[in-house]
Amino acid sequence: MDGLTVGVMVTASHNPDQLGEQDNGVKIVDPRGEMLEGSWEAHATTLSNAATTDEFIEALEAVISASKIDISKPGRVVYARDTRPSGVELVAALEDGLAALSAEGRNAGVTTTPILHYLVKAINTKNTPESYGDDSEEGYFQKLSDAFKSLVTGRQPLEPLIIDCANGVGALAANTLNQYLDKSLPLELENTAISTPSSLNYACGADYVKTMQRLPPSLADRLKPGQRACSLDGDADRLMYYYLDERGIFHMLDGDKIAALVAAFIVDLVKSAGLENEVKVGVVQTAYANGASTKYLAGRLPVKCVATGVKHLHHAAEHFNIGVYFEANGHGTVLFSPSTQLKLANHQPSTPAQSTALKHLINLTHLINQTVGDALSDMLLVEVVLSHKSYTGVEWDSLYVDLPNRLVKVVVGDRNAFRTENAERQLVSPPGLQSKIDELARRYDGGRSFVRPSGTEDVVRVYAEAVVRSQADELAFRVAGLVYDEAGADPAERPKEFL
Ligand SMILES: CC(=O)N[C@H]1[C@@H](OP(=O)(O)O)O[C@H](CO)[C@@H](O)[C@@H]1O
Ligand SMILES: [Mg+2]
Repeated sequence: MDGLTVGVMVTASHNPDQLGEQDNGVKIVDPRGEMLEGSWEAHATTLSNAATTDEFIEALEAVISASKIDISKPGRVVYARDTRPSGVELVAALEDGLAALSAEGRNAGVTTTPILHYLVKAINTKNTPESYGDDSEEGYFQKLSDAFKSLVTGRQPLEPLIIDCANGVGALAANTLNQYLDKSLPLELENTAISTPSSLNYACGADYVKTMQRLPPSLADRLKPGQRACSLDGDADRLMYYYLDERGIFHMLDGDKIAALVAAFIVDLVKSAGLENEVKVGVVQTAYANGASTKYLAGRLPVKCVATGVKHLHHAAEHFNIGVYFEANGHGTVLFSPSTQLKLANHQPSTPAQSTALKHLINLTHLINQTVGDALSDMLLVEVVLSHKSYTGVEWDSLYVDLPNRLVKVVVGDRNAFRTENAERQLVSPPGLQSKIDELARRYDGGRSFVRPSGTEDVVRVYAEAVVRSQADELAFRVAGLVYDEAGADPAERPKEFL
């Protein structure tokens, strides 16, 4: 793929509390505008572990020869950073690296991860029949807002939406988007303090909401009962919706609820367009998807379960004509296969109703950022569906009732001793542990539990759900106890809450 541009995004998205915004990292975008192909992760690990310049050059040469890269051709890289202060220095280091390799760099400034993905795809499809849009931030906002306006034309005006911007880069993008939307969806931005040290993701943002299952305290005085709000994460690629009911009780509308809302809407549109025999819609989830969401979806369309991590979901979604994928934590998007996009463009509708549905589907392909999960694009998608269905948060929430669930971390001696199969839903090692978990889960009404090693932290995660809250908690802590007794770091340190 000579001459194509790749992307580098300097961000650590959501960070563990103890590291705060000092934590920083990098996401690499492939020439299609999508996540880095998994086989390249090994190269990234070797390069970042090189201790000296000589080791680094040696590792780089190994990558060049293994991947047969012709370094006489200039590399092209578009890069951006989020609002973390350390991003400035990291971008300077990146620029030094590009200069050392005589690569061509384009600085996209301070922007969201999904906008950078959009830019890579737009640059690489420029002046081709597959053009993804103008290769600028303006091109992105224009594309999304035009599609949104077409999709809500003639509908009831939407009530203002509160957005918790996590004090991150999403605040800048949401502010620009608000101008492009031009009152078609009034946005009220909160947690926009991007220059206040240590405020990023602090007591706000999508990760806070999902993990704490609670309203960001800063919204307590802002959100009126029945009003809907959403939270972005630190680089605006994750989205959580929520509302307070009449009694002021918090209700979370997470990635599973978004998948249910969106998938059902797309299935209806495909049917209304007269395409149900030709265009198959499917959903991809992980084992963390709430069991009630899987039941709701599986009654309507094919549902596939894959291993945790968006790369797995994205690739599985590519196997459907239209693939909807979301992690429960709010990261996801919808993919329309190239042949489906062609079919939509060439389909001759036989009735005015078919023609309208077809137009909506085509507009959805423009509204949805298909390169990667995009909180702002997903937010517009949710708003379109709510508008078409005349749903408030309450009606959306009542599509199905979440099963109470609990996630517990267990610190073990060696998390690599835990190996799984069946999309991480069953342990094959340590031997015998899975049957003990199954036996426990059977004792609870609606009980389901699984254990897997984290891919991002040095822990093993335990998930449990059951029909009753107290039972979900009990099952989780019992399984955590089993795991600890099998492989815990130190018996003296066994957490008291483990049963
Ligand atoms: C239970 C959970 O939320 N797991 C998260 C977490 O992965 P772990 O492998 O569980 O550490 O971080 C991933 C990257 O952000 C995210 O994709 C995933 O959903
Ligand atoms: Mg993120």
